[in-house]
Amino acid sequence: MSKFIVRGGRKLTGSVKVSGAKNSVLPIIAASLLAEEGVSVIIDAPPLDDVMTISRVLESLGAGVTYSNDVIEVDARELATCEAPYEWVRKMRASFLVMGPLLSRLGRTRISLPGGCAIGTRPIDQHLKGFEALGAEISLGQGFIEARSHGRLRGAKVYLDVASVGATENIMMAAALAEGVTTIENAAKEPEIVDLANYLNSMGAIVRGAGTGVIRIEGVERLHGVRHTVIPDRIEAGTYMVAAAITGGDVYVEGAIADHLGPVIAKMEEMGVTILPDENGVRVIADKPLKAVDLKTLPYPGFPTDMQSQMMALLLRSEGTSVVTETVFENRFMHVDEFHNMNAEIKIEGRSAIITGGAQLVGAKVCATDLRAGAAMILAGLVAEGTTEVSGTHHIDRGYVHLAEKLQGLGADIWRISLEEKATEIGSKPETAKVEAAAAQAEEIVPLFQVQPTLG
Ligand SMILES: CC(=O)N[C@H]1[C@@H](OP(=O)(O)OP(=O)(O)OC[C@H]2O[C@@H](n3ccc(=O)[nH]c3=O)[C@H](O)[C@@H]2O)O[C@H](CO)[C@@H](O)[C@@H]1O
Ligand SMILES: C=C(OP(=O)(O)O)C(=O)O
Repeated sequence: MSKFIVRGGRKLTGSVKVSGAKNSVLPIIAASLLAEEGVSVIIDAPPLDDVMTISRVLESLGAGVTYSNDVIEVDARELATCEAPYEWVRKMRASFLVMGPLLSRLGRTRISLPGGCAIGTRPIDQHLKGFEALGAEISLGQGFIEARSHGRLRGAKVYLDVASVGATENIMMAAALAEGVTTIENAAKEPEIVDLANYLNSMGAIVRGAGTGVIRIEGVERLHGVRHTVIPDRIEAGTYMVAAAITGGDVYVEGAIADHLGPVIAKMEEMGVTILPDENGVRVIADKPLKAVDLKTLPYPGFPTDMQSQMMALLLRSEGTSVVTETVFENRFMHVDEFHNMNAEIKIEGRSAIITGGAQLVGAKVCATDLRAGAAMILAGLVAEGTTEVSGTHHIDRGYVHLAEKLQGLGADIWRISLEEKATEIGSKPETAKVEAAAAQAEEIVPLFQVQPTLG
C-alpha cells in the first residue's frame, strides 16, 4: 500500500510529456487478438497497471505478450482458449473488450461479467445487443457471459441506444471478420475510436466513418499483425493543463493534441487561462484570477467525464459559483466528499454539483475513490495549505504514468511513500523507485514495466 504526499503552494513551470492513451491502447491490445498472421507491435504503450492487466488477459488466452520500453508485442497466431478468467476481468472493465475479437475469430467466447464500479453500474447491454445483431447467441450464467456464432458472424445494422465507447469498439472488432457489411449508428466519436479504426485498417480491415456517428465495417476473412503508434492521452494532457492553471503556472504539455481537447480548452479559456496550442503540444499560462464557469459532461465532442473531477478542483480556485453537471455516469461525484475534507464548498443537487469557489483549500487525508478522483485530489493538494495525503493509489496507477515524477519535474512538492516506510521515515523523502517497488510488492502487483522485459 502506498500514498501520495503533496505539499501545496508551488507554481508549476516547465515542460511535461504526455504518455500514450490508456483508452486507446486497451482496445488496440484487445484487437491484436484478431491477427492470425504476423506479430502486432504497439508503440507508445504506457506502462500502466491497466495495460498489464489486459496483457495478462491475452496471455491467459494463449497469446504471447512482451513489453519493453513502451513497446508491446503481441503474438496471437495461436490461441489456447476462448475463455477470459474472472481473476483478470474483475480487475478492469476494459478486459471485456476481448469479447468482440474472440467471438469474431473463434466463433465462441466465455467471459466473466465485468460488473459495476465506483462511478456507476456500467451495463454492457449495448455490447451484447450488437453481438446478437451480428448473429451471436448470448447466454448468461454463473457470473459468465457466453457468446457463440454458427459459422462466421454476419454483418448487420446496429443502432446504439447510448453512444457507448466500449460497445462501439467491441462491435467494430467483432464486425471486422464478419461476413458482409456492418453499420453502427449512434456510434461513439472519441479520438480513441478513430485510433482503433486506424489500427484495424492497417491490419487489413475495412472500417470507414470512425469519428462520426455512423461507422461502416466491411468484413474481411483474415487480419495480420502491424506496427502502430498509440495517440497521446488527452485526459492525462488535460490533467497537466489543470495542474498548470490551478497553481498559476506556465507549463508546456508536450504531445497534447489541441483538437482532442476542444471542450477542455474552451472551458479553461472561459475561466481566464491562456492556452497556446502548436503542432507539438499546448502551452498553458495562468496569470489572471480565475472566473467561475458552468459545464456539463457529454460524449465526445462534449466535455469529457474523465476530466470532470480535475476541472472541479480548478473551479474551487475561481471567484464565484460554478455548476458542474455529470450526464455520462450516474455516480461520479464521489470526490466531492473528499474535497469537503479539504475545506471545499460544494453542494450536490441531483446530477449537478454547485461549487462555491474561492475558499482556501486545506491539506487533509483524502482517498482516491476512482482514477480521476485521485488525480483531482492531487491537483487540489498542489494549492492546499499544508500537506495532503492521497490514499487509494492503485486507482491512480491505472491511468497515470509516473505521476509524482512528472509533477516533480514541473516543480511540485509531491512524492510517494509506502505505508511501511512512512512509519520509519516521517519527514524525509524516500527514494521514489525503491518506494514504488515496495508499494507494488505490498499490493501484490509485479512491477513488470521496470524490471521485467517479458510479461508472464
Ligand atoms: C477504457 C475506456 O475507454 N474507458 C472509457 C470509456 O468507458 P466505457 O466504454 O465503459 O464507457 P461507455 O461509453 O460505454 O459508457 C457511457 C455510458 O453508457 C452507458 N452504457 C454503456 C454500455 C452499455 O452497454 N450500456 C450502457 O448503458 C454507461 O453506463 C455510461 O453511462 O468511455 C467512458 C465515457 O467517455 C470513459 O469514462 C472511460 O474512461
Ligand atoms: C473511467 C475510466 O476508465 P475505465 O473505463 O477504464 O474505468 C477513466 O479512465 O477515467
